[in-house]
Amino acid sequence: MIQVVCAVILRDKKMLIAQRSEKMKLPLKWEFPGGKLEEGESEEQAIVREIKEELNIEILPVKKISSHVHDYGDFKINLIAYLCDYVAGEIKLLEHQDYKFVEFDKLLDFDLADADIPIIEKLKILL
Ligand SMILES: Nc1nc2c([nH]c(=O)n2[C@H]2C[C@H](O)[C@@H](COP(=O)(O)OP(=O)(O)OP(=O)(O)O)O2)c(=O)[nH]1
Repeated sequence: MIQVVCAVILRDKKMLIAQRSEKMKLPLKWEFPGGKLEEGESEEQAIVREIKEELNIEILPVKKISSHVHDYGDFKINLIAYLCDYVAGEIKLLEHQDYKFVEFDKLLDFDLADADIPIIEKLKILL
């Protein structure tokens, strides 16, 4: 099972979602950006590293939202989500093909990765 951390990055009450490129797994799906946890890293360290690598920005993890297993059939992930503040930097798309800041009520209008749906359920309670 792959351990994946992802960030729900808040700015002006909107949340950042990013669209996976055609070359990535789950092509063109929207997601909360992040990636695989590496050995020896804390979840917070991994999320800060991944967001710098993928979007060129600094974030601050504020609160763990959820952790749950999702089975895509050919692979299985444990998706760990953190609510994060946007700290600094200008967004550059280094891996994804697009991004948007979206109000909570609009998140489900996007074709999100299946594993991300439970995160939105949890967010509803937190926000
Ligand atoms: N980052 C991220 N991955 C997600 C989400 N939902 C979801 O199902 N996934 C899946 C897609 C990928 O199969 C896996 C994460 O892999 P990744 O490709 O983003 O991670 P990575 O950058 O560390 O991977 P790699 O290309 O270096 O191998 O988890 C999500 O919200 N964020």
